[in-house]
Amino acid sequence: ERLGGGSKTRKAIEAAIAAANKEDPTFLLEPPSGTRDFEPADMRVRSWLFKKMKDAAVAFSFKEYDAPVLESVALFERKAGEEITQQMYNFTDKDGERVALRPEMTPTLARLVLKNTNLATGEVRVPLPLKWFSIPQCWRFETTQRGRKREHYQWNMDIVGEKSVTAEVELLGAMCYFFRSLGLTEEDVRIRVNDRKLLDKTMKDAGVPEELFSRVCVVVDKLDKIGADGVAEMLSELGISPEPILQTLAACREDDSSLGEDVELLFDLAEAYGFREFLVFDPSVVRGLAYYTGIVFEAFDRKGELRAIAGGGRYDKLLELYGGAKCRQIPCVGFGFGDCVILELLDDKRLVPELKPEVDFVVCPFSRKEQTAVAMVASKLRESGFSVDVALSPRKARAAFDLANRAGARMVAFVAPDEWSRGLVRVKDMLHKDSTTGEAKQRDVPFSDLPNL
Ligand SMILES: OCc1cccc(Br)n1
Repeated sequence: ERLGGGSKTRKAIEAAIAAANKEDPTFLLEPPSGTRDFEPADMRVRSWLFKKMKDAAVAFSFKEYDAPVLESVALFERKAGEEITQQMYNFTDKDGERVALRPEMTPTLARLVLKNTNLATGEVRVPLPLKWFSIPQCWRFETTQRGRKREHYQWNMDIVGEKSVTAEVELLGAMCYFFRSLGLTEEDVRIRVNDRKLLDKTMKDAGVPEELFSRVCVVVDKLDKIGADGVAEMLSELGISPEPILQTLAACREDDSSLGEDVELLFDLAEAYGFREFLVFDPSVVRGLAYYTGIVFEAFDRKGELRAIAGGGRYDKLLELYGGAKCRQIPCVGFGFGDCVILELLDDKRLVPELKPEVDFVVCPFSRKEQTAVAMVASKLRESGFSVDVALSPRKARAAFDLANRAGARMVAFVAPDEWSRGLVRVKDMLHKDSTTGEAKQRDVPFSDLPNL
């Protein structure tokens, strides 16, 4: 009663209490449906992937930012019927505030920029353009029968304050730099590029009211899932004649001349940057977020077996939407890149490296009497910048070697009574064998020389 919650919550709590009372060992071992635990082996893969993302961001001079996972629901409420806003993980907190676990990061970025903007004049108080990145955990309340996740970590890269396609080129360049850093080439992944302004023109010519443009794009983004008939039906429900729009989507232009000047310039700059081979023009790409206003793009696996790897585009009107008419001159472009699909692709291509635990030293006492000495040795080594795993109980050689192997240690430092009485520590090299004996190389090192190992 105290915790509230629906019948499912109540049943889960009753089951948990019953299990706890029965001392049943199966007490809620798994995390909530659609979420993941990251034990150290999983965390090594995640940290490896995030480091590649951060290295790409830093190579393109993007600065890292973050914000609370909890945001006001109002920040995400839009009227275009997007899936992402219909699946919000939201609740009313004990202050009666309507809050949500963020489903995306872009509105938070907009909020941070507007915090630094004079809303009366639209003047941003920090130098533009901003090149910011973050790797936030984002949430959605998906129905579990779809077996899809409810959380993922989404690398966000955004440029605020540049209206030309040089901004899109930097973002796509960073994404391709990231792909290459993982060992992926244009044989593995491609990025479909389009310009929503091409579709906007079709809609305008077809007499579609401008206030419906975003809704049309959200519908058109479902083309792969519901097919042309499904899109036609949904457009008709909006009172829009589907033909002109479906024709624009189907038009596959061969020559570059009809791509529109922004896409043409983008492709030219990408050529100069050396990543043109990753790009392909696709007039059917619109992306499912209502706030895109210009170039949009999505990365996909060339075999076409996976969901979109990443997606993004220009959203020149979002800051005006939140900050008022004076903020109409703050152009933005960015992308979101989830951690799940890329890991599926890397796994399929055997490109996830074997990541074992690593430590410089295991320091091991011969007996309880040497524990004080072990503490001194460990501190000496750590002060010198080494990572040290202290054996918490005495071990003989074989057991100490096993511990060192499990810990991924480069070296083992034994503290034994005879050697220690002469100020010496026996150090064995775990990675290099003695060429004559085949045994681990070992030497007795004076305590004072430890920092020079
Ligand atoms: O890509 C849409 C999305 C948003 C939040 C969480 C997850 Br999983 N997926």
